[in-house]
Amino acid sequence: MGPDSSQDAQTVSQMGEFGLIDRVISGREQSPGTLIGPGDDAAVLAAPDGRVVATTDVLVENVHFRFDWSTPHQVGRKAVAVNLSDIAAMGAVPTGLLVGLGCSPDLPTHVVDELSAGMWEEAQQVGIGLVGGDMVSAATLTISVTALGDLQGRAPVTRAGARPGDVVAVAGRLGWAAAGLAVLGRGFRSPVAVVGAQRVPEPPYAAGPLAAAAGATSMVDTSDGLLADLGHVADASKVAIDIRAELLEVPQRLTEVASALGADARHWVLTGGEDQALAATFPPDRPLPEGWRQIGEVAEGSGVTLDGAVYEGTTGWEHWR
Ligand SMILES: Nc1ncnc2c1ncn2[C@@H]1O[C@H](COP(=O)(O)OP(=O)(O)OP(=O)(O)O)[C@@H](O)[C@H]1O
Ligand SMILES: Cc1ncc(C[n+]2csc(CCOP(=O)(O)O)c2C)c(N)n1
Ligand SMILES: [Mg+2]
Ligand SMILES: [Mg+2]
Ligand SMILES: [Mg+2]
Repeated sequence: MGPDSSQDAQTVSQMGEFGLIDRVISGREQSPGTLIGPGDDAAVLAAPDGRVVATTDVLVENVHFRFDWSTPHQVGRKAVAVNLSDIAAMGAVPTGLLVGLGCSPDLPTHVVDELSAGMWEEAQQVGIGLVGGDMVSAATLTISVTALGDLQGRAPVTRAGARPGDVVAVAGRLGWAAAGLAVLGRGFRSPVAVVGAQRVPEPPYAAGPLAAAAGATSMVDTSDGLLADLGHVADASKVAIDIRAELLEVPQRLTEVASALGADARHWVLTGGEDQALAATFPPDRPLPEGWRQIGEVAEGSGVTLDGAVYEGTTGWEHWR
């Protein structure tokens, strides 16, 4: 199902590529540190640190979002949020965004306006803007966002630095977006707390640089699911990660939604993606930075376990599975 076309009959093909580009770039403030752009062949950004952090995530209609579940504005916010969370997961702060948009010729231009407004709104949560992008014709609405970031003089926090004895901790919500997905998938539109989490994540942006400054040894954002994403840390670091069930909070709200749907709230917390919580490892015996809570420990070995046991079932989202 396409987005609502009732409020604006004008389509992207009627407006044309360059009209559409003018419309999304004009009247916007430049991202701080922008020397040129958008509007030239490429943007030029100052790189205060001398290094640039860069990441891309693509969102496709009916794979990552549906317009009968979310408004274009919410989709725009989410497309930016999932990219900003990868910048945070390196311990960096974002500096600019590039957005590739593929849309069908009959897409109403107001949908592009609202997507763009959502992207700008989320970007402005972290004080940046869009520095460029591209517009193409495509059979399926596709949004490709590239985020750039700055390490502010710190070392990047990779997936590969966890050491046996480290504490495993998380910042941000877990399981809420998965609960929202289950609710929407069954045709409901409430409770809004979980549906809202599926529509627009609230990544703990500041927690990434804070963790880096506090000496985090590894970090990842949980886009696919906590267990799946910690699996990448365990693999890259060549360690074992054990989650302690007693440390893992299962919010009452999720338990209520799960019982109404005949689902398992803890499964959402452990394996539901799209909340973009950050998971990191820290050296033991020192306080965790603000916003972080311990959920487990790093040990010698491999893989991710829950109270020492391998988790039965899928550990997170995987495309084509
Ligand atoms: N087509 C590709 N070419 C080169 N590198 C890629 C390609 N696709 C993914 N990667 C790289 O592989 C790594 C893992 O990608 P992945 O998309 O799983 O990470 P992520 O963006 O953190 O997770 P998610 O997509 O679930 O948000 C990243 O470093 C990513 O840049
Ligand atoms: C319509 C619709 N169907 C299913 C889902 C669930 N979903 C899609 S992608 C993804 C993981 C992250 O993706 P990626 O690895 O591409 O970043 C999840 C949990 C959704 N959001 N919307
Ligand atoms: Mg990705
Ligand atoms: Mg990502
Ligand atoms: Mg990531």
